[in-house]
Amino acid sequence: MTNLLLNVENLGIQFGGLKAVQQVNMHLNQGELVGLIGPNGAGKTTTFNMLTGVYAPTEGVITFQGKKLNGLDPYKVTQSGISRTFQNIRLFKELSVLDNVKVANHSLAKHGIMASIFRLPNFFTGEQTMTEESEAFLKIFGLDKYKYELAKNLPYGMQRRLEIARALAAKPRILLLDEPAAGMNPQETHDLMELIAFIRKEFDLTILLIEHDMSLVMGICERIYVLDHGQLIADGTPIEIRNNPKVIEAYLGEEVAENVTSE
Ligand SMILES: Nc1ncnc2c1ncn2[C@@H]1O[C@H](COP(=O)(O)OP(=O)(O)OP(=O)(O)O)[C@@H](O)[C@H]1O
Repeated sequence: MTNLLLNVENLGIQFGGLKAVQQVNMHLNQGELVGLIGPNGAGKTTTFNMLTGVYAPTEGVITFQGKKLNGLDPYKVTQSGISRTFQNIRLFKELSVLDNVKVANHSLAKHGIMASIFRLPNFFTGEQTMTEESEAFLKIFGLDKYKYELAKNLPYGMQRRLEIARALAAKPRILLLDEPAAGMNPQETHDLMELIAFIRKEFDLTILLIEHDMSLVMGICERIYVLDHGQLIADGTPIEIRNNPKVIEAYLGEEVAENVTSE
């Protein structure tokens, strides 16, 4: 039996005269690692923005764990169990690496505002737990040695990792990663692939990944959706996608077509 977690039916959004996304149907089952690919401007980030409450869809229904998600504010979406990273890194640059993760963890704090103001005992135990948890996330991401550095001073690849650590600190069931390997070198990309596979297992996550790096997508995703001009043109396993003529024409290009025919 599949365990449906997120369901998207007939999703669409229009900006003025532009139908940026239309009639998109997709789903995520519990524990899956799924890719979302397509050429520049295909509507991938816009789809993420609808899934996370940044944009309200003009058409369609998003259901998460059986509840309608449309119209929820982004912070409510995060609280309900969907976290994301951004294509352009959005860290608190002037905060330490540790504080970047603690801020995300804080949204789940159990102690109330009165406990914080009056420094009640459960405030201190709450703070302590949060610090320990945040440090544990940093360790997984190989960032513990930078914990007191300002986020802006981290090497670029490490900033990308910190974004994922921060998203994870909100304890999501679904993690949406928007081009996590953008700007990374091949070694960093390879390490990131392993890390994504690891956190998926470790935290029982379901992951939807936008990525232009085909070796990453094909290497770790079980299923892939392909968008072109705002519409889904294919979905399937990496092998099915690599051999799909529509995908080859729209996105993967002649280079891949040649490799596919020569295999
Ligand atoms: N707020 C907005 N207002 C107007 N048009 C928008 C807005 N957001 C996105 N678009 C348009 O929607 C289309 C899809 O953009 P989107 O950023 O989702 O593409 P993408 O597939 O993520 O591309 P890339 O791979 O380059 O990041 C583009 O034509 C873009 O210009």
